[in-house]
Amino acid sequence: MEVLKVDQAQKRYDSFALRCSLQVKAGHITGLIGKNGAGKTTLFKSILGLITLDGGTITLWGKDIRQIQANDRNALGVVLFDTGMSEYLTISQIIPILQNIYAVFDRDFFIHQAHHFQLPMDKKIKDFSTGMKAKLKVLIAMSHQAQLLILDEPTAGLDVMAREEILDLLRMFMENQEQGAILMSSHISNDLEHLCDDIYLIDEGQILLHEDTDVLLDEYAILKVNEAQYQQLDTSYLLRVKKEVYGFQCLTNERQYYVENAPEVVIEKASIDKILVLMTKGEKI
Ligand SMILES: Nc1ncnc2c1ncn2[C@@H]1O[C@H](COP(=O)(O)OP(=O)(O)OP(=O)(O)O)[C@@H](O)[C@H]1O
Repeated sequence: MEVLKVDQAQKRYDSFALRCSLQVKAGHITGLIGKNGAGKTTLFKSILGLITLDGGTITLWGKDIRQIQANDRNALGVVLFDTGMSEYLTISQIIPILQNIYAVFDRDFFIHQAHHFQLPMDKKIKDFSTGMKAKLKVLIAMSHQAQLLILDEPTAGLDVMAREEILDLLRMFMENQEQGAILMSSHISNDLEHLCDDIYLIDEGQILLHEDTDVLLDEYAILKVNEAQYQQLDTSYLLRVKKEVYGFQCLTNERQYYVENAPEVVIEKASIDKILVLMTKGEKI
């Protein structure tokens, strides 16, 4: 079942245009990856109704977001740039506020996890480290039995340990919510690779690619060929080609075809970062 459907969403700023479609299914973690300014936050804000679209539709649980009621919003857990709370408050002080905002705020879970993550209860949030703030944001998003988490860069600025802890929290969310789903963006493709079921690549406001993560990691590959090899190569299954000093880097989504048919060519596994670089910098054949 589709939890979220973005259909031809359009938003235009002076020098930027978002035009994209995307879907998130129940039980899935969907990743959105793109370089700075690609349009990730604009897309997230559109989904949350924080900016008005110029065209297209966005539905949550089959309902147009323009018709979404307050109780539907309870089913959303959101991480954007800030906690949404005054940073002059402490965790102890925000608990009653969260209980007021959310119909089903799970106070015990929240306090238990705050202790687990060693978040200070009586220190002002403004004095938290980046990692503490990031954990608090994710914890708030997860503490009111949301069915869909929308997380813009939940691991930005975190060290490896803190990142792993956040990813573990997200895995726990998915285990506990059978119909739950997550849409998250990240600069760190490693995080997405290990967590997401499927990944969208976005560039200049457009979706360049959408694949299951397993397919990206197993079936995509990079062929490194010199000029002469390139002339002989069957280019039918190449998605992008990029000129290099030695010849060409070619991105394919049919690794096995080239393993079998071009045994003389160097074929490397494609990391998600490399796929992104080639999809954005390479040329279509
Ligand atoms: N309110 C606005 N007015 C004008 N331009 C805007 C506005 N908000 C965003 N933009 C532009 O839209 C483009 C996409 O920005 P967006 O924040 O969505 O990118 P992003 O992928 O989230 O980037 P980052 O990874 O750096 O956060 C940028 O060129 C940005 O300058």
